[in-house]
Formats: sequence, C-alpha cells, structure tokens
Amino acid sequence: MTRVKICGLKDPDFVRLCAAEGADWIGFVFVEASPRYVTPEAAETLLLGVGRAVPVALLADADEALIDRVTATGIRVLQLHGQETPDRVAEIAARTGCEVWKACGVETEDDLAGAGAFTAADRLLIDAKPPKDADRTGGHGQAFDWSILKGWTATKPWILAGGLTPENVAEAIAATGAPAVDVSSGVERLRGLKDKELVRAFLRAAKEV
Ligand SMILES: O=C(O)c1ccccc1N[C@@H]1O[C@H](COP(=O)(O)O)[C@@H](O)[C@H]1O
Repeated sequence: MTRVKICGLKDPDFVRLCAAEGADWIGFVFVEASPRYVTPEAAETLLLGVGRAVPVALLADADEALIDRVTATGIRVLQLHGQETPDRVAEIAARTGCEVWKACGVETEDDLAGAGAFTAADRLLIDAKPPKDADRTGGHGQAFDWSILKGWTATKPWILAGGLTPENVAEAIAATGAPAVDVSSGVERLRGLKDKELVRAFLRAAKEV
C-alpha cells in the first residue's frame, strides 16, 4: 500500500485527523517564509496528537541551532528541502543520527540523475522545482512532468511530491510507481489551512492504489 505524508500541519485537530485517517508521516514546517510555519515550541504541542504516524521536520538550509532545537522536540526524521549539498546532508545525518530525507527539485532527467549524489540520505523526495521568484523552495502546489521518471531506477526509497491532489494522486502513483507520496497545498482550500474533506479524500485515493 502506498505510504502517505501530509505536510504543513499547524492545528492539533488536523494532526489528530491525519493520524486517525491513516497518514504514515505528518510533516511540520520549520521554514519561516512558509504559510505553514510552526515554531519548535508549537510543534511540541502538535506532536502529542501524532499517534502512530511518524513526525517529520521540514527544514531548508537550517543552521545547527535550529536543527538542535527541532531534534530536541523528539522528531527523528528530517526532510531537507533547501540547497543542502551531498556533504551537508551527510554531515547532518552523522551529527544528529536522525533519518534524513533530501528533497530534489526535478525538471529534467539530468536533475533526476543528480539526486543520486545524495548517498547519505535515507530517502529521496522527488518534487517539482520552485518557481524562479519563489521565497521558499517548496509547497507551491506545482507538479512536474511525471514522464521523466519513466525508466529511472531509484537508488534509495523515494517519495513523490509536487502538486498532488485527491484528484490526481492515483494517476500519479500509477504513472510513476511511487511507493510513497507527500502533499501539502493539495489538501488546502486556503493557502496554509488544511481542509478536512480534502485530507480524507487524499488519503483514501492514495491508499486505494
Ligand atoms: O509546505 C511548505 O510550505 C514548504 C516550504 C518550504 C519547502 C517545502 C515545503 N513543502 C513541501 O513541498 C513539497 C510539495 O508541496 P505541494 O504539495 O506541492 O504543496 C512537499 O514535500 C511539501 O512537504
């Protein structure tokens, strides 16, 4: 069964909903430019509702102080969604002992080949590239051309992200063979605010495949 991460939770009721409806991972965004930003202090309260879901900290080019504050909340999975190099990913993995995911924005087959350099990552998150003038590296609700994944052999467990919605997630899984998917904007009606029906519909559609 496809594994699902719902990202960008800010409200305890929604954390509990995602957990109850079968989300495998629940993501908290520690990127100040994001409409889904939460402080480590707020995350400590949110973490009380995750149940069996695994919490994931989304960080982008975070410094050591932020990484240490976030890992002090008890979160042990870090999704690195900035310009981190393969060496920086290896350093964070070694220093924290956390499971580390590296997000890779892809547009071309060369981008995809570049993802192979992240040998220290435990998982690759294959996402669309952000728009050129964007103030943050993800969470824009933009999909990429899934056909570039045809014939790609992943060197790591991987997750498909970028512009997924309850309407297109089954097609995306069928087209790419993704073993796991991640969604943020696609389960929101207003930017930064999750919608209960969309969360339920996304989990149903992804888990049915
Ligand atoms: O969600 C955010 O605000 C965010 C901020 C900075 C980096 C990444 C962010 N989100 C991640 O982006 C992808 C795709 O999101 P979307 O479904 O297209 O909105 C996903 O991995 C989110 O976790």
